[in-house]
Amino acid sequence: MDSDSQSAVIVPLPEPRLEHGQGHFDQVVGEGSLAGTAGAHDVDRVDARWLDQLADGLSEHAWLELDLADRLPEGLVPALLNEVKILERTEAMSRAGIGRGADLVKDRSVRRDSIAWLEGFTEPQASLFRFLDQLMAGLNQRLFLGLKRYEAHYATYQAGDFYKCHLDSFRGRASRMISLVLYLNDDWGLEDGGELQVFSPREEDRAIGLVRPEAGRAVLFLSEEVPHEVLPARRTRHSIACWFRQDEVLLPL
Ligand SMILES: O=C(O)CCC(=O)C(=O)O
Ligand SMILES: [Fe+2]
Repeated sequence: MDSDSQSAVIVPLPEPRLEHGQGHFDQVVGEGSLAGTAGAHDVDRVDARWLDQLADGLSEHAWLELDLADRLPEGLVPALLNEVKILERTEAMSRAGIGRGADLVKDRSVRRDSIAWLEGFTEPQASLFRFLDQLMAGLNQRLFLGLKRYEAHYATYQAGDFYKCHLDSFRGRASRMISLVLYLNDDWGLEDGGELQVFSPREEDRAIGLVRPEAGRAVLFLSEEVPHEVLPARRTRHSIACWFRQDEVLLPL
């Protein structure tokens, strides 16, 4: 089964989420490695001023690089990293494709990562979803995009893997509107490659940014406007890619 065509789970679905503030990440991270404060502080970290800055950045530049380390609950990034490593070890990730459903194409000359969709069943995922809910509501209030839901997948790029220059959505489809990529990698050096190269929305061959996929860093951009490319990684690279969508039923990308 192609997991990305069959189980591209669209959220939010309230049922699988764990109760707010109930969770502890140590179920996946290992005892003692975290204070287990997930949930309790989620709300305070996404404040109105920060959301204003995001909305202004998107309106003015169509993309921005973010440091989410202080915005996400403490310990969440390592917990998500741990989870994707487990998924990898248990062979729960599948080769990513381009497109969806019957149009899904797995072209290794374009894209080489492996992915697993998040469903919100584990505490780290539920916690991330709470953050994404707040972000979506905040962006809707400011940008009037009518975002209705989001989808998110883990992605693992092995050494040598890349994703050639692309847009995440095609204009007029009203599907993916805003992309968010959160990086999970500790100690990512210049020698490790794997940067996200961002290109100008107006001049596609002009690079305007290079984002190192370091844990807690993120990039937020307009899915229909900003061409981007993952340069070849030289060691295993983990991330979560997320798309805020306008459609209520699944449309093609
Ligand atoms: O991992 C990244 O930096 C970007 C991934 C990406 O462009 C995508 O999955 O569409
Ligand atoms: Fe992309």
